[in-house]
Amino acid sequence: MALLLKGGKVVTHEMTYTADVLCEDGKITRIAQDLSAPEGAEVIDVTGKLIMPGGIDPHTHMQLPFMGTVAADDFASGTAAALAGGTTTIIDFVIPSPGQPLMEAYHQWRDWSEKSMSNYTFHVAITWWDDSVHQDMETLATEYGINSFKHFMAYKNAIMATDDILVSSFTRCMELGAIATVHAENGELVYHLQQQLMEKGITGPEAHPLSRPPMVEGEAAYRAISISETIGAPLYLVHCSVQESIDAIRYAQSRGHHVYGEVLAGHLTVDDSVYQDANWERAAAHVMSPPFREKKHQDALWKALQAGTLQTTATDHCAFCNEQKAMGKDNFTQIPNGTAGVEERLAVLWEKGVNSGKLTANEFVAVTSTNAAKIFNLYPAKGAIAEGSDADIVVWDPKGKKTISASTHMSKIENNIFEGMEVTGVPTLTICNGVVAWKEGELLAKEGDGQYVMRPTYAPFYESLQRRKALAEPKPVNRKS
Ligand SMILES: NC(=O)NCCC(=O)O
Ligand SMILES: [Zn+2]
Ligand SMILES: [Zn+2]
Repeated sequence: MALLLKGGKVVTHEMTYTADVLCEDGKITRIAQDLSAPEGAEVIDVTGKLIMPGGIDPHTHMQLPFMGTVAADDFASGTAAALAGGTTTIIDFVIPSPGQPLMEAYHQWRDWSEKSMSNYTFHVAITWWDDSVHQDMETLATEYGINSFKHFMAYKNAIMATDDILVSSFTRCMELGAIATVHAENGELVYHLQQQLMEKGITGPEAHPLSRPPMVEGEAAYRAISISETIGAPLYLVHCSVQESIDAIRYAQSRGHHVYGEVLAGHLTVDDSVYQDANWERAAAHVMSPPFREKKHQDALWKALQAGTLQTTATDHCAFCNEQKAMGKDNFTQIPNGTAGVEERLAVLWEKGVNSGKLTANEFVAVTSTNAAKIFNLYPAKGAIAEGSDADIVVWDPKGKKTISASTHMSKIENNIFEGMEVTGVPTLTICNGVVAWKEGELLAKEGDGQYVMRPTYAPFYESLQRRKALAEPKPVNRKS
């Protein structure tokens, strides 16, 4: 199966140039000007369009059992939405219940994800600890292509990882050549503030951000960084939303620590006024953790993304419909936490990042695809337009316009946190594994077309980490007498 993209402009994280791109058997095989089509190849004219690596969303939760319900978008509807937005790979999460064997949870998620239309892979959450978890982490890393393990520092009495678990698991990550990731919020403080707010009779969605003020995130970010740095293990902080987290990351980076940060398209563009909405349903639709923040934090997030303090953008796509959100009608702590966005991330980043002059097109590629590929050891198979790379491509129309709306999105839910946003710059064609998966509004991929992606351990940054560790190895004092 061959596909030739003719007349477009290739945009990678480091350069922009005019070339045709030939895809054969799922790989990019030739990039050059004036390529002629092999016999039987499909030729697509992409004059005036940009040819970029397909988006990688490093943070989604399809079909997640969470807070007494299950996220509404499953691996079919969620990955269809991803393809419609130009994203060709998602990194979702296996989240074992406390006490559930990791391998059992992993196989459960593999089963659910069989119907994926885009490519997919998993972080595995460490929600409890014993010798079997220690052993299963190795099995997952060596046999199943898992090179990242997630720790929720929030969600007390559910999936929260306490400090002892962080210490054990980060140490294990270091032994295995994997990367630890954290949802940084102090779960004890959140719990305490939630009880206080409920006692005061503040039971609506407006209480949600009050129960998770910036320092709740900043403290946890600083703590996770301190633990990982002491152990010498690399760390990735998901959905950073406040200045306090950025400061902690930047300070750690200035000390030479391998710490990476992710920001969500939602946190960059939606502010906390949404929780004041007089309409309960609309306010509840925005309940996610960490919450949307004051504008000053948004400015700080953009600057951190521009400066490279934060490297990736994601969505934390975890969609709940109105009926599910209504579980917390009288108690905001019971509103299922989560919002969608996997379809909108690229267009939102282009509109608010590239069109506003905050990001170059090359930086856009870096923060929507290449950097995630590098951190999670998928590069250059993914995150690149290069001969030999996987043919995961988005063809982008920088002049195309669209108004984002729940009435036209692919997600199953009735709300969209970007509702009404007008964007200039949209995908016209999404190619996944060398096959046209979505074209100008038409979904061509079928359930099961997506491939499970193995991610080997020991990403390139591990070489320097290991050298450092060897040089710093403690030695006993040899006392003769
Ligand atoms: N983010 C959120 O509110 N829901 C999904 C679970 C998580 O990532 O914390
Ligand atoms: Zn989270
Ligand atoms: Zn999440």
